[in-house]
Amino acid sequence: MFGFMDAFLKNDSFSLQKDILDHVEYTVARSRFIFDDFEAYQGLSYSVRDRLIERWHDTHRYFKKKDPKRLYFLSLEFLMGRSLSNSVINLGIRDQYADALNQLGFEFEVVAEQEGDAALGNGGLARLCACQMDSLATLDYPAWGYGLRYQYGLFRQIILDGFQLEEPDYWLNFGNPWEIERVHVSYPVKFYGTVEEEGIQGQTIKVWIPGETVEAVAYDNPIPGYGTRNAINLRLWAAKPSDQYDMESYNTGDYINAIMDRQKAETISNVLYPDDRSYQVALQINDTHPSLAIAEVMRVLVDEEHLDWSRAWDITSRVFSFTTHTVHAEALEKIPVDLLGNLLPRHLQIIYEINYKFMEELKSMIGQDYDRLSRMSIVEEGAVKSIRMANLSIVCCQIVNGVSKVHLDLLKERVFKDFYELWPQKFQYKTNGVTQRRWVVVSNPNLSSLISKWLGTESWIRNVDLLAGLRQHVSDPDLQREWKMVKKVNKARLAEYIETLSGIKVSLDAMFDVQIKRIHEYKRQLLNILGIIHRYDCIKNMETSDRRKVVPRVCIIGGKAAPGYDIAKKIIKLCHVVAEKINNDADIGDLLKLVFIPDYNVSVAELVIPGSDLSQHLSTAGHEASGTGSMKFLMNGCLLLATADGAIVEIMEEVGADNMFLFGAKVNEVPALHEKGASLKAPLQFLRVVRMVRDGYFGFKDYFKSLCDTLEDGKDFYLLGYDFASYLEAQAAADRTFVDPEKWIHMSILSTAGSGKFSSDKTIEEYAKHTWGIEPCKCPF
Ligand SMILES: CCc1ccc([C@H](C)CC(=O)N[C@@H]2O[C@H](CO)[C@@H](O)[C@H](O)[C@H]2O)cc1
Repeated sequence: MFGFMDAFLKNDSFSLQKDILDHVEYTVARSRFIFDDFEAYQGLSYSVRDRLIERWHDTHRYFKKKDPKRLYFLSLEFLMGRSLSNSVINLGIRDQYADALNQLGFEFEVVAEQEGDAALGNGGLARLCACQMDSLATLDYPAWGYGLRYQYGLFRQIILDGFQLEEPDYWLNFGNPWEIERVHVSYPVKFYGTVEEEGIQGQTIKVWIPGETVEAVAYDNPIPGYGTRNAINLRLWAAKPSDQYDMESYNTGDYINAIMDRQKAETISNVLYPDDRSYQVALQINDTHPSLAIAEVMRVLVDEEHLDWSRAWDITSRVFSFTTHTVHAEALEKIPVDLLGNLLPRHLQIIYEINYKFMEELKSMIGQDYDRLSRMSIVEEGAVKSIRMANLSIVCCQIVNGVSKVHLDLLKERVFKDFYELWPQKFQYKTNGVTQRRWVVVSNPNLSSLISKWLGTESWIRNVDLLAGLRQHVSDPDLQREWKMVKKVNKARLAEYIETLSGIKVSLDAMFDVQIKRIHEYKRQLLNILGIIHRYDCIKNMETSDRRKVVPRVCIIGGKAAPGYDIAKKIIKLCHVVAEKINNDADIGDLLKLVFIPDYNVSVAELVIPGSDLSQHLSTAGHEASGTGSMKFLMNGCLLLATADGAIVEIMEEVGADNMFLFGAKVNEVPALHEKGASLKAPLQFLRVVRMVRDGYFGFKDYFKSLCDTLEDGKDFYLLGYDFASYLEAQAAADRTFVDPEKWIHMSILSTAGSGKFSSDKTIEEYAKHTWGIEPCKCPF
């Protein structure tokens, strides 16, 4: 059966050449005899798309046949990045395509550079679910990703005179070969209006008369697994103006028909609970952002399926589970009831009903403890009456998980303490992971083939535990030499990128020290910059003779600041003025360089991470729920300088603290340090570098005042002063180790060897087993 299907699309170089040229001619509509790199990219992408569609069809035909329990993963953000290289590698035909392109006079890498990032997300949370989709596909799980097809991606970061400016990301301007518009898969989505009570067949039902309707149209993005025929679906919804609902019919109460029209909507519920069989779907909400889905499922079951409330609630509270990605209570979403009541009046009613029943149940369990009752209420009274989406998610979902062991402890002890004490069985942790396909095989092919060579197999790409096999070769001089060479080649590529970007020539013998992530006070890019100022100041005050002992550094910082986040923007500016001073100081030369990489995104990460020697993860302990950047660096043999926060604590267990550079206050020490407040005295070195900034040593004296004020004793909430001394010690330890290449390479190889646990394959297997109860459903070849 499937053998026959395969026959259609051949993957030999000649067939690929023909397919590419056919698409250039017929899809891109450019002459097959003359086309440029971008048109080659389009032709190539459409030919890859054909192969994705074939696998997509076969997979979904097989899922239909086998009818396994399915996962619907709801997220408002998917940071997919580029698709071309990842797709041809997961399809196992990269070399054939590279050869086909060569035959046509094109370079695969050059053509692949034509693709823009699909940046439909902010940071960690968004990229995590992209990695998880890759693992769900590769591990053959019957899963769908659901999200929104935003018109614009995350803003482009333009740096002007060291200041961050934002520009729209017109990611769709040049078309998107990786999506399939499903014009026939569309649903009217209702907003505003009123809720009427109607008696029908002796039942009073609520009828929502919307004020406005938008048509949601599906765009399907095939997600190919690696080394399997399975290709799953990421369905992104776009909003289109709709004339579906002629208010006329509503006003005349002709809603029966309207409901009938809505038949399509019922299919959603049809898959939810096929009569008495166990629940056939699991719904995962990625943080609180999609949590309105809880009220929507209740609305469909009660208002459209006419189930009684308790039956509907029984279903809803069994199919949903919730992952939280933050430790900051202030980041927990709250929606003002005025806004929700106006926009989605029926959903607000349902949430009130859920809360009423929950409060009744809670009173029966904890009695009249009004403080606790009001803390746990889904409805927050007060100045702005609002709905606590995290409380709604916890009350409804059968499982609530943090994204690292430390994160769960913080949820239990602080963020969701009341709920944990009520429902301890609901709370779990699922340590994050990243996909080794994109973060090693795609972005670091040299290291990928070196690992396969020394493990004697490529199957680590699907079975990441095999990476541990590198440990037995760690002292082999050949491996060490080849490992060093791979890093050198990647550093050269990064150095070239830096020179193209900034005109700065950096020495490959220097330690490439990298901190790339969203700019945020708790991630302490400022500590990194103050450490660099200290290093600069020390070199300046050194005897020339002593300068020979300085370990040369190229410090690389990258990341976007939320447009309205002023302090974060000042940190970006400070980085630029410090770089200006250092990079143009003849006394310093190659001993120290500071480079800010603009417009940091997935593709930039794929270039920077393989070329990094050291990566920094400086969050104040107890503030980073997990962190996933650290895992990507670890897999690429880059050493970590970090606080024992989030997933770093588990990385220490896997790789060994002596293969990392750790510093700073521990998670359980921070609350007491906060108590101490102003009595906490910062060390002199710290006061000195802050003074330099405050006094205008780098200029912009007034502009940086508020930034310096955040570091004053008693106001230094993120403990930069308290951690500064141990931070400098960790940096000095890194210097000492870097001048001992044997030791460094040893730690680098052991980092990769111990990174298997942090593959998103592991994370997904845990969720599948303990949260979703789904089994692999592998489409036969
Ligand atoms: C409503 C605004 C908003 C948007 C996104 C978020 C995300 C939850 C922030 C985020 O990306 N959190 C990060 O999630 C990663 C994946 O689990 C973790 O590794 C990071 O520690 C966490 O900061 C919070 C608030």
